[in-house]
Amino acid sequence: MGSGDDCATTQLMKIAKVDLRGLQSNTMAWAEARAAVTASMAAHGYVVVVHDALDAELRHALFGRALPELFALPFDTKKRSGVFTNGPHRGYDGQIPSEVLESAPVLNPAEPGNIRDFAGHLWPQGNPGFCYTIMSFAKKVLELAQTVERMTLEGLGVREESIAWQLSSQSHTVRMVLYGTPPDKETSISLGAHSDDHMTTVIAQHEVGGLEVQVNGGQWIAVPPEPGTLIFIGGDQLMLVTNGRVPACVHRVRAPSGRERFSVLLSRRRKGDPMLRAMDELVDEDHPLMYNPCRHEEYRAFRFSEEGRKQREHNPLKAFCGVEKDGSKE
Ligand SMILES: O=C(O)CCC(=O)C(=O)O
Ligand SMILES: [Fe+2]
Repeated sequence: MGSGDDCATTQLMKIAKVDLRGLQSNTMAWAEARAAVTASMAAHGYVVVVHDALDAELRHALFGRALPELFALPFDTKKRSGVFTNGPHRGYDGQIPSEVLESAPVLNPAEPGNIRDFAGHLWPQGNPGFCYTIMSFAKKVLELAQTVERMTLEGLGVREESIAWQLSSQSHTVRMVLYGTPPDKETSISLGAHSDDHMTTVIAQHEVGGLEVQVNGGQWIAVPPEPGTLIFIGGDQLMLVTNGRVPACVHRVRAPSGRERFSVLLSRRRKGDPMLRAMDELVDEDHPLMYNPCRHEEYRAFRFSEEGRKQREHNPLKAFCGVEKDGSKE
């Protein structure tokens, strides 16, 4: 948990939203929405969008059926769902004494077969309803994530060729999360301040809020769990490839209501472990290189090291591969 968590208060300021419903590309409405998306991403690293990816029926299937069904399974069964083995927080996490959350990731569920394999570990007889719900969520939200990322990059002036490559070179993960009551009643923090280490994340909340984003280097804003809205967040990979033009959004979960809370996240990251580097067109005299090229897995190892954990909310990417580290030029 970040050290600043205890004293930082949350503003009940209304969060700006960009309506992306029914937009056609190459229209005035698209250009206006793109400008609003880019402005929010460049200023804060997040944008809240109004979108129908998660309609009432899918929302109910997801939060009313799929997640309760998954988390009600015995611990040993859930443990079998693991898809990744390399490194922390890459399979089912639960019953970790220092954490109030349980979470289960599925790798690339929008692609055929993956969600069925995941469900097969949990329900030997299969669970078509669960699979259909997660796959529908993944497909719809993936499309939305690609649209928002495209808008951001277009708005920054990235060439079509680079955008197309950037969008097609990522894998996705859907992570289902259940939060219990925050351990510390005073701070009500369930997940401390951090940036995500991947490219982007879309977060869907349901009924019980808790997500907060940091703006202007310190002020916290609550993101309400409003149906019809989703938040899109830039992570460390996006900050690196955009040469710092999109800051990684620092966020946390604070749940003063103490109620159990579900969220579902779709995150995207570069496939495999190639060298990540800033896009050519985003480095120039006015925007000198901010981050040296780096491999994600090396960076991730740093993030989970003792040194990296200390930097969790203070730009760990800069500490790892910043051209200019705090207080020194290298
Ligand atoms: O549950 C949420 O609203 C956010 C979770 C989050 O930030 C994360 O798991 O990285
Ligand atoms: Fe996060």
